[in-house]
Amino acid sequence: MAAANRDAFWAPSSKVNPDLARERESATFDVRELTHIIDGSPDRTKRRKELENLLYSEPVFRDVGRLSMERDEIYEQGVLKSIKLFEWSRKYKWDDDDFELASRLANHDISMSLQHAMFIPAIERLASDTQKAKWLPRALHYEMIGTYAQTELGHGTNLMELETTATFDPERNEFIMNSPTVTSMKWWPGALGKSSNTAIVLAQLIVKGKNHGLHPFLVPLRSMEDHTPLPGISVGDIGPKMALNCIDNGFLIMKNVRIPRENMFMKNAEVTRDGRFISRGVDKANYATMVLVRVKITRWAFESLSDGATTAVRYSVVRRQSSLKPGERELQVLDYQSQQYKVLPALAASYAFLMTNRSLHRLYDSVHADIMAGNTKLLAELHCQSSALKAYMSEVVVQLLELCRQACGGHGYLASSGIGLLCASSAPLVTVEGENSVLYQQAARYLMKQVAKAVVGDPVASGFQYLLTQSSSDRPDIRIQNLADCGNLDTLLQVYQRMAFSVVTGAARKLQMAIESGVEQHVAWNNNMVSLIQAARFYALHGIAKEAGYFLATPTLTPDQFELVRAAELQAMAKVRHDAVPLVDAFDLHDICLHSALGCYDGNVYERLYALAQTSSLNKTQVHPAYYKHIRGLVKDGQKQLRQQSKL
Ligand SMILES: CCCCC/C=C\C/C=C\C/C=C\C=C\C(=O)SCCNC(=O)CCNC(=O)[C@H](O)C(C)(C)COP(=O)(O)OP(=O)(O)OC[C@H]1O[C@@H](n2cnc3c(N)ncnc32)[C@H](O)[C@@H]1OP(=O)(O)O
Ligand SMILES: Cc1cc2nc3c(=O)[nH]c(=O)nc-3n(C[C@H](O)[C@H](O)[C@H](O)COP(=O)(O)OP(=O)(O)OC[C@H]3O[C@@H](n4cnc5c(N)ncnc54)[C@H](O)[C@@H]3O)c2cc1C
Repeated sequence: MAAANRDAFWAPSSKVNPDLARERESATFDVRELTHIIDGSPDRTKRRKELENLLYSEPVFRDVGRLSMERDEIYEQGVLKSIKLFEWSRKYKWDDDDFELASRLANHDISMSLQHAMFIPAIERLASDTQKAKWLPRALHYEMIGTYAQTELGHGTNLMELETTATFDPERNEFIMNSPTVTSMKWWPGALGKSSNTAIVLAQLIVKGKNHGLHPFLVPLRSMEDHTPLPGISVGDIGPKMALNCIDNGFLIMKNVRIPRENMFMKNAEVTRDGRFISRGVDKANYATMVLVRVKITRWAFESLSDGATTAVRYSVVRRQSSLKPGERELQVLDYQSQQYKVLPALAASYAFLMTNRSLHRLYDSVHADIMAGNTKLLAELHCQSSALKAYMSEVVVQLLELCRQACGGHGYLASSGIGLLCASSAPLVTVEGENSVLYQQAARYLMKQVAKAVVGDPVASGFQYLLTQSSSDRPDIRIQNLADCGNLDTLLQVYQRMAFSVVTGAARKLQMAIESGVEQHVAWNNNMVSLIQAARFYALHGIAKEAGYFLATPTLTPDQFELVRAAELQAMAKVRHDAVPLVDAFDLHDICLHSALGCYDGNVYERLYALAQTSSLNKTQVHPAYYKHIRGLVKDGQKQLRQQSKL
């Protein structure tokens, strides 16, 4: 599509779909006020608009042509977007919030996303003051383009078994980096394949033949002159993925690559000139970057889900299909209760996840400040909360986005709906930064320790007081006698706390019984893994309805109470349905950011679907070359055979 058409494509139309317009006229609240709450403040809304104007004045950020690009073009466009953001960040001295907001407005569709998502944060968290003084300016001025290379072809979850080695050579005061086996090559790190010239490599530290465990090292990968791989370095792209193809996730093989001793990150440990290993702080402090990204992922979960909810809700009020009564006008599909059940949980969860991310980020900021000051007291609780919430929110996002896609019928399967790409881009959130089942277990491990404390009356962590307040009575005793009770948030909180108490203590009991029966701890853990993972998982009415078993199989709700909750859930959906459009409008997503013919603000869905169809590369010619190469012969043969048959 020519640049001019591209500009026309996203320009908001004065003609708004009448159904959509009517929904907006009947809003029961001030949409702009809610937008300010979602942005954080009126000033943050203003700031977002400024950044939207800045980004969307650049053709590369309006990329309608994206739908039919080859991978190399997609990668190069992602590089160009990265460079634009980096240049603006340096020129306008953006802080982390501005950079993160700009990345979001670019749909994180930037090849070198790891520079600010992990590389710079890792230097800030894992480097000594001397190293920060040396490396941070080079990273912030983008001389060093970096990645975080931890995962290997053979290991992602089990960090203890990573095979890359860093062997100290006291003769030359250097570390020798090696990938000793095929499974030890670094595999997956973002921007590693073609973009990065430097990597933070996690490797087993070997000093005088002794393995001191996993430590981070700064490893130059490519020449700062001509970007060719340095001696001993073999690096490249691991191939196309389901989505996120602007990112050159790569492989790295190191053969006797020598780096100065000073390139070992030394905030938490060091090797002295004479080869002594010194450990400082908690040994898990080197995992700090992963905790940060898990918190970021809860923000990405909100962003993806609010995108999906906006597209599905707007399309569901524009789309009319079938009638409840013959002869009546076709219904807006959002008036079908089944459609509400598909789409409104994504809307509700979007708001819940926004608030949850904010709360988790506050905890992170507070604990991170403590850790930087040497106080690691709340690190374990932060690890538990960030693991459980990253796992739960990414899992729910993937499920609800798929439901949003299904709710858009056939058009939801078109790339121009934007929702398929959203599903595919969000899919890895259940894997990256710690696969969900593994992170749930990390949370369960911490939960079991809290139960052990509660049982003997010792104080438990602030987020787990319900382990002390809930009784272990085996009969439901929560007051839910009518629909109004189901709308009482304190009552719902009590329902969840009672269920959580039962499931968590139940898992602990099963684990304890298994161990007391003589089964070894790790076998007992594996045999009870599903219960332990469930103990680490749970949002209001819909959450209860969806997880009925846990609320009915524990002394939480009676069947009658559960039916009340179900009725209250459907009543709540009908209520939310009235304001569904204003509630998604409040996310205030620019059409370019939403990138969807189905979710565009003016609701001119059909015109936009048709306009985008014109950009299909197959439509460059009326008759595709494949006709002349293959189809014509087939037709001519068919005609010849028919003529011959008619003569018989
Ligand atoms: C649509 C929007 C999309 C936009 C997105 C754009 C791109 C998205 C794509 C990618 C995202 C970007 C980058 C991705 C990067 C990565 O994926 S980096 C690699 C991430 N890898 C992992 O997370 C590895 C997971 N594995 C682990 O963390 C550990 O191996 C595991 C925790 C599973 C086990 O730890 P380990 O030490 O081996 O054993 P233990 O379980 O015994 O733990 C020992 C104790 O240490 C405590 N602990 C573990 N981890 C932490 C931590 N991070 N912080 C604090 N404490 C930790 C653990 O609780 C144990 O303590 P106790 O002994 O119980 O007291
Ligand atoms: C888009 C994307 C970007 C990435 N970016 C980076 C990056 O920048 N840097 C980086 O270092 N890595 C990166 N990764 C790698 C990512 O961190 C790993 O994929 C992740 O840690 C999981 O490890 P794995 O793929 O080796 O799966 P494995 O650890 O082999 O696990 C495979 C499966 O086995 C099961 N499983 C494994 N262990 C357990 C257990 N203890 N209990 C129960 N079940 C278990 C789970 O079902 C899991 O899905 C990226 C991955 C993706 C997809």
